[in-house]
Formats: sequence, structure tokens, C-alpha cells
Amino acid sequence: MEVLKTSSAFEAAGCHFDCALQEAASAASAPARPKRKIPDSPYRLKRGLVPSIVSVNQLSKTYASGFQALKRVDLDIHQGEIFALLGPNGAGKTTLINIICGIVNPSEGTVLADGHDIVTDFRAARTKIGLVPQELATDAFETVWGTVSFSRGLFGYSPNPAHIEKVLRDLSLWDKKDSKIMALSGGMKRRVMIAKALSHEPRILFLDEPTAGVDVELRRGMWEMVRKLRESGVTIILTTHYIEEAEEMADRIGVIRKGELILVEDKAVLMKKLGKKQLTLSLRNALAAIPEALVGRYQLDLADDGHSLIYTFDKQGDDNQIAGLLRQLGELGIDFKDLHSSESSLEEIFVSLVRGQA
Ligand SMILES: Nc1ncnc2c1ncn2[C@@H]1O[C@H](COP(=O)(O)OP(=O)(O)OP(=O)(O)O)[C@@H](O)[C@H]1O
Repeated sequence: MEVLKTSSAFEAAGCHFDCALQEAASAASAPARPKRKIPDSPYRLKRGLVPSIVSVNQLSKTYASGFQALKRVDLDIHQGEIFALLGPNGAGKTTLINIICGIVNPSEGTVLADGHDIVTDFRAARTKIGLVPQELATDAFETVWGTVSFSRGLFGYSPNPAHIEKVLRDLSLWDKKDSKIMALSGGMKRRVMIAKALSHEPRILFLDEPTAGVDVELRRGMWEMVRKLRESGVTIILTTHYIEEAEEMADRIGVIRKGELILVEDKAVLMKKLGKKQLTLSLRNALAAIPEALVGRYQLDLADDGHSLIYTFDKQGDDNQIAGLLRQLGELGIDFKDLHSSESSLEEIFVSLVRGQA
């Protein structure tokens, strides 16, 4: 439930998805924590009027080995949104991003980036896109200013010092503009990668695992920065293994499993539709088992050596069910001294989706 948000264990370890699944499974008994208020986004406020900026149609990829990494994927990314692509290791996220960015050829299907076909109109499509790859690949001996300016040149754009200055200032790198890359911290290097990706003024920015291995404080700073980029009109597509990141940042969420896009949904709708609620009753006297009269009628579990009775129900469920359960408990003489409710986190919803249970 709420308690299953990204735990510090895999934050610290930069842990990958399979690990997250195990964490989620084993964290069910952790104490509840209060729900965080996530600010509404400009995208969400004007939703309904937003056109697509990336259009993926029936996209498939079969590698030379014969392995089919993507299976007829259809996806529209809306202008001005932050879209989070989630999926276990090997699901096909990087393949999809690499095809859109022109790094991997599609086997079938088409992709339009800001109206340009990524195969037949490659150059125009590529200028619209910025990619921040997972690996920090920068020239250690080059200066921040030099490497970011050079990236712009790679796209055939004439120098624009005013733009490079703005990017460096926005990313809090201006005071480091003359520093060599090797003299920067990991977090600064990551921001240099973002500056490089923004050097040619793209309208679409792909962030592949933007905060992998980044400490919690810096990660929050990165989230703030990504939101500012979105406010400046850049559409952002990110992959992440940190569910908290998607929950915090994304307007919409796509889930890939075994090369298939199994779900694309507004985050808030997803959490409402697939989310579960739990009502936990602290019993006055421990129960050895769920009473016969309740079995099959309610989804009930015992915890805490029989001292807690947990009722799980759909978020969109009928409130009369709770009243009915409480009445029946009274009739059975089962008394409780306290009760509290909690809601599923995105992480729980996600775990059930990739396991195929949702
Ligand atoms: N060049 C390649 N040749 C053959 N198979 C490949 C190639 N690149 C990727 N694959 C396979 O395609 C599948 C999808 O890989 P991809 O890198 O897209 O997954 P991912 O969702 O990004 O995973 P991760 O979260 O681990 O980065 C994997 O099974 C991978 O082994």
C-alpha cells in the first residue's frame, strides 16, 4: 500500500527492477506513511487540447539474433507532457527509445517525431530530439563549455553562445563552464549530459534512467530541473527503475512487458482505477483464523499474530461493503480498538501489472 513506495534500500543501491519487485513483495508489513502532495502539472491542467509530438505506429523490432524485442507498439506522446516508460529489465524500453532517436532501425512500423518520419526524414527528426543516455560518456579533458558547444555543432547548427549560456545557467552549471569534465562530481556530469542533449534546442527530450545511482537529495533537484524544462516547452520521456520517480513526476505512464506496451494511462487515473485500499483493524483479542462467516465474502488477511485484521478492497468499490463488514464483526463479537486505511502506491500497481495480475 502507501508504504510500498520506493524504499531506501533500492534507492541506496540504485537497484534494478527485479530487485524492486522483491522489495515490494517483502515490504507488505512495513508501517504506513503519510501521503505526499504532488503538485499538479501545467500539462495536466490543459490536458485534452494537447497534440501528439511523437507518434509510434505498429512498431516492431526483431534483432539479427532473431529475438523480437518490440511487438506492434502503438504510442502517442503528447506535447508538453512528462511520460514515464516503465518495465522490467529487458522489456524493450531502450530499444523503443533507440528506434525513436534513430540509433536502432525498426523492423516494421513507423515513428513521427514532431511530424518528421524518423527513417525517411531522419535529419529533420533527429534535430527535434535530445537524448540523455544512461552511461556518462563525456570527454574528460574537455571543458563544460567546449563539450556542450561541440554537441550543438554535431547537429550542423551554427554556434549560439546565448543559448549555451542559458542552458548552463538553467542547469546550475554556469560557474563550472571553464572546468574540465574530469573535475566534476557525478551529479554535475549528469547535468552536463543533459546540457549536451539540450544544446541544439530539441523539442523532445529522452532521459534514460536520469537518476540512476544519484543520491536522494540530488535526485529531487533533478526532478525540479526536469519540471522546469517541461515548463519551458520541452516534452520529456523518461525511463526509470525508481517507481517513486514516475509517481512524483509523470503525467502519464506506459508499461512495457516482453516487448508489448501493455498499458498507457494518465497517472492519476491509473492509480484510481487499479489502486486498492486497505482497512486495518487492530483487534482487542487476537484471532486464530478468519471466521467462517466472513470467508469468501471479503478479502481478509490476518497479520501481527492475529492482532490485525486487514480488509483489501477496490478504490472504486462500494462503501456499503465496509459498513457490512463492521456490522458482521460486531455480530460475531469481534471488537477492535483502532482502525486505519491506506492506498496502493504506484509501485504496487506496477508490480501486479508486470506480473500480469492487474
Ligand atoms: N543488439 C541486440 N541484439 C540482440 N538482442 C538485443 C539487442 N539489444 C537488446 N536486445 C534484447 O532485447 C531485449 C530488450 O532490451 P532493451 O535493452 O530494450 O530492454 P530494457 O527494457 O531497456 O532493459 P533494461 O531495463 O535492462 O535497460 C532484451 O532481451 C535484450 O537482450
